[in-house]
Parts: sequence; structure tokens; C-alpha cells
Amino acid sequence: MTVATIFALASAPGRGGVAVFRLSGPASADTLHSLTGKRLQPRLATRVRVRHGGEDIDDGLALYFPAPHSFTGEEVVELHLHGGRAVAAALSQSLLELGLRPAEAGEFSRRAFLNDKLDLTRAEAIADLVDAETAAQRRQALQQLDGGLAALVEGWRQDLIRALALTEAIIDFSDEGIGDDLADDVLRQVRALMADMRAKTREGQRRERLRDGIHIAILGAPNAGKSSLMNRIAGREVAIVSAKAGTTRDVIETHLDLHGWPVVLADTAGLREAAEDIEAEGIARALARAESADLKMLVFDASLLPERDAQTRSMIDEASIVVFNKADVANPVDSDAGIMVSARTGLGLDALLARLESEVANRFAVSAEPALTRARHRAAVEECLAALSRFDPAKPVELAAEDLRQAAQAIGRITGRVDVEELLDVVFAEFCIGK
Ligand SMILES: Nc1nc2c(ncn2[C@@H]2O[C@H](COP(=O)(O)OP(=O)(O)OP(=O)(O)O)[C@@H](O)[C@H]2O)c(=O)[nH]1
Ligand SMILES: [K+]
Ligand SMILES: [Mg+2]
Repeated sequence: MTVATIFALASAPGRGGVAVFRLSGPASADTLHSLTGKRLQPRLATRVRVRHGGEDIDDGLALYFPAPHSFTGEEVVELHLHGGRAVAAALSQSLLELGLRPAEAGEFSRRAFLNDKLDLTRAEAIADLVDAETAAQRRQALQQLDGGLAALVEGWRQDLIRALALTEAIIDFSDEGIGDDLADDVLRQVRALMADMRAKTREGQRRERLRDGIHIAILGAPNAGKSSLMNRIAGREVAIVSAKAGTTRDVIETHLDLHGWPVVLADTAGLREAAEDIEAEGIARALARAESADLKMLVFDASLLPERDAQTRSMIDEASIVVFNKADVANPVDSDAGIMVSARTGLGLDALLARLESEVANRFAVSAEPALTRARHRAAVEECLAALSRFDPAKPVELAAEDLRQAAQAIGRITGRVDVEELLDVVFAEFCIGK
């Protein structure tokens, strides 16, 4: 089967200073030759005139990466042209006429994986790095790209393969009377491995949040000023504000970069005994959001008597911060009890943001330890743990060995060491074209 040579605009589409086209596959170098009349030195940027069908397309730079020393492991050519729509259109048309095919989303990374240039965790890290919107997301993705997660997972898999070898040896040694000692050894090792995996799964849930955004929910009685505060923090009119109690019904989200932390801030319906159905549904959604949030911002109207708001007070816990709003019209409240702010004037907003940031930093600081960062990783570890919890060296050896084999299979799926094909579509589906 011949491999298609593919191409894509690797830089963002539209107008720009430079547009980078990437070609990968066996015909890359010949295609470059037909477009420029040149055969290039490897990895050396060369000025080229790009022409096709008697027409000049552009003047730019070209780079040639011979296989296997390229991103995809195939022959790769990069063309750096002027970032204009007409240039991109003309080059794409020429490449099509020369028999190249437009790349599918993630196809370059997929080829890199198939050519052993990347494991799946590194491929995912590239996607994360391109999608990273905050410093914390960038750091986490880079850590994964450096291979921390791949090494952790591969270590687990090696341990499982060792345990499997020992289990199979139990048969051989059963006559010599050391079979029982071996069985104890294996069981101890498997239990230690399970404890490590469980710890990493817990840590992984924090890391997934870092990829997807840390959820902060704004909660409080109607008219406490939740929506006003949300708008003030977001710096724009995200939610409707009015003097009418019960204005907000749906959960309204906005994404923030809180000094490098990705945050999904959610405004919610005011909490009270609801008057009617729609508001009651809004309150149910608010309570559900309170339940799932990483952090709750409990807003009280400081111009009233906050201690009367029993429902919001009952939500005060480890994962909440208390905010007294309407400081512009209220007497100062004891500062230990919460943060005084005014959504109307912006008073106290800096203190509130600083507090949010420190709470988030305390909970989500990324350690140097590699971690699971996606639901896909967690699902594989959970499947592995399920197989390991069935494992018992007292079972017939073939059955015990099968549990370990399944466990190793499940864990291998994280880097793509087994059962590869079915996984690829899942992993590469979320890539954009040109990666
Ligand atoms: N003086 C003063 N009024 C405020 C402040 N924040 C909000 N308000 C007013 O309080 C009223 C309610 O504000 P909202 O932001 O709609 O309150 P909410 O908590 O979202 O209300 P619901 O969505 O109904 O639960 C509006 O009239 C706001 O203008 C503040 O800091 N100072
Ligand atoms: K309101
Ligand atoms: Mg509101």
C-alpha cells in the first residue's frame, strides 16, 4: 500500500505575516522540486520561488526534513510563504494538482505516532499545548510532552509484566516448595502498584480540571449581587442584572484567566424557597453546580443582615469563600468573616481576586510529578485496577495470569502500546488540521 503524501496549512488560516505549509509523505521532496526547481539540503532554510503551471505563486522559504528525521518520521517539507489568502489558495490548488491530498485533522501527529516518533500521551500533549490558554495549562502540557506521563505509565506496565512472569513461574517452582513465597511476593507487588495507581488517579482528577478549567460557582440569596459581581470580575456584561429578585435562572458561565489559572466562573440563580417552576429549576441547577464546583464564592448582601441568610450560610465549608457585597452602602463587616466588596464601585475587587487566586493555587499547584491529565487516562487506570482487584495468585495460574495480562493491556492503552487501531480515532479526532 502506498502512503499518500499529505499537506496542510500548519499556521492559523487567514491573513498573517507568514503562512507555514507542511507536506509529509514519500512525494514531498519531488513536489518541492516541481514547485521550485530545487532539491534542498536537509534542514537548511532556503529561499525559493514557488511556481506552478507557468504561474508565479509566491517567494518564500523552504525546509526539507528527510525521513526518518522529521516530525512524522516521513519525508517532510515546510514552505514558509506570505500569509495571504490568495497565496494559500493558489498553493493548495497546485498541491492538489500535483496529486497531494489535504491532511485530515491530527493526521501529521497520527503518522508520527505510527512511525514511533510519539506515544499517545505526547501526541495529546501537543494538542494540549496548542489549546493551552493559560500559563498553568501550558506548563502541564509541556511536562507531559517531555514524557513524564509516558514514563510513569510504562513503569507500571513493566511492573505488571514482571508480576506476570513471576506468576507463570509459580507453576514451575511449585514442586520445589517456593511457589507460596513467590505468590506472596507477587500479591504484595500488585497491592503496592494498586495503591500507587489509586493515588495517581486522585491527583489526575485535579489535573483534568487544570486542562478543562477550574470551576468556581457564585452562590447566594436573590439580589445579593451575584450577577453584578460576575460582570465586574469578567469585565463585561455577561449576565443580566436587575433589582428584581430571581433574575438569573440558568447557570451562566464565563472563562477567565486568573493570573495564569484557567477558571470557569459560574453565576447561578439566587437561593430561596422558589415562587414558581422555572425559578425552582434554576435553583436546583445552582445547587447542583455548588455540589460539583471546585470552589464556592458565597455572596451575602452586606446592607442587609447576612446572618439572616441561613441557606447560603449553611454552604460555608472548606471549599468556600465568603464575600460581603454592597460595601458601598453597608457598614464594614468584620474582615475575618469574609471579604468586603462592592460590585457597583469595584471596591475590594483586587482583594477578592487575590484570595481566589491563592485558593486556586493551593488546590491546583502542579507538582513536578507526572500525572494523568485526561478522562481517557483515568478510564484506562480504572480498568487496570478492576483487573488487578480480580487477581489472586491462589487462583489457577492461567486465570491469575489472565488478570495481569488484562491489567497490562489496559495500562498500555494510555501510551498506545497495545490495541492501537481502535484508539487512534479517539485520540486524534480532537486535533486540528495541520498538526
Ligand atoms: N449599592 C449596590 N448595589 C448593588 C451592588 N451589587 C449589586 N447591586 C444591585 O443589587 C441588585 C441585584 O443585583 P444582581 O446582580 O442582579 O443580583 P443577583 O444576586 O444576581 O440576583 P438574582 O439573579 O436575582 O439572584 C441590582 O439592583 C444591582 O444593581 C453593590 O455592590 N452595591
Ligand atoms: K436580581
Ligand atoms: Mg443574578
